[in-house]
Amino acid sequence: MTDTLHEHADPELHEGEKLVEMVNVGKTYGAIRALKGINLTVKAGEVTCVLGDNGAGKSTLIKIISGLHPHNEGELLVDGKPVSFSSPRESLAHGIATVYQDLAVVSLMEVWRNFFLGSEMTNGTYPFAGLKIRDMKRIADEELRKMGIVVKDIDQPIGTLSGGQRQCVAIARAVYFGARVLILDEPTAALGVKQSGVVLKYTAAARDAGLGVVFITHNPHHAYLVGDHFIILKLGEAVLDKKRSEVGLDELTRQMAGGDELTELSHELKRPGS
Ligand SMILES: Nc1ncnc2c1ncn2[C@@H]1O[C@H](COP(=O)(O)OP(=O)(O)OP(=O)(O)O)[C@@H](O)[C@H]1O
Repeated sequence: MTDTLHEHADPELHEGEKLVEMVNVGKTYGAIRALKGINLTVKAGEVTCVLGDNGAGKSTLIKIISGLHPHNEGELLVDGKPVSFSSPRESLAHGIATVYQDLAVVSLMEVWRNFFLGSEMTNGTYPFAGLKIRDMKRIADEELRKMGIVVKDIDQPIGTLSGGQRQCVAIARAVYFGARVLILDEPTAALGVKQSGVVLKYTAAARDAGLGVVFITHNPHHAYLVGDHFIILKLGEAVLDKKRSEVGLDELTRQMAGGDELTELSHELKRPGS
């Protein structure tokens, strides 16, 4: 375990427990309003999907939860207590791990080294500390297998894995290091159908392990495969906020495609005589 995780958080996860809440959260960058009146709840054992087009405010929302940019309106609560993070380290200390689309991995380093990057296991004390290489290899291998991720060789450079596999290693790593909330930033955006399927499987595995997952995407089909709750952002505001039981894939797709605006556009573009 890293010494930074769980400093503030109760390590026990209880299904349905509210881990992170945004209450009427807003964010402005100078005169630019990026988010307004956002309400979002991340529960243990659930996937909350945040959908939206370019510029909708998805990255801003991630940055607030992951401690990169503080919000300037409303409240952010972790385990029911108001917080305002001033660094990603603080967010991590509350058990919130963010997996970015452009993963911070060292391509030429082995899979196991990347798994433990920044949290290496050592024995002895400085300046005589040594790396527990054998233990780290074994644990990385075990943890990846536990999530059903098969890499041919734990010693192979992580750069030789596919984009989907690298995302999965990052998810397994966050789960191993005790994340309670996992934020996935468009994890399937750059992937083909098969690799997206692999990532969606591990997203579900993290949910089944009891974590609260925030899945950011612009793909309603991917969202609907794993989501329990859906929020669509548009120009910084939530235009849809529904539980799975309240919304079907059709409505989600229609709303993402532009909803009523698209119907209006289709009328405008109608060819004469058709
Ligand atoms: N650092 C910043 N300074 C000024 N404006 C910003 C900043 N970051 C984002 N914005 C603005 O806030 C709005 C929301 O942007 P954001 O990046 O959160 O959207 P997004 O949904 O993540 O879009 P994309 O999918 O293109 O990344 C946009 O109008 C954007 O121009």
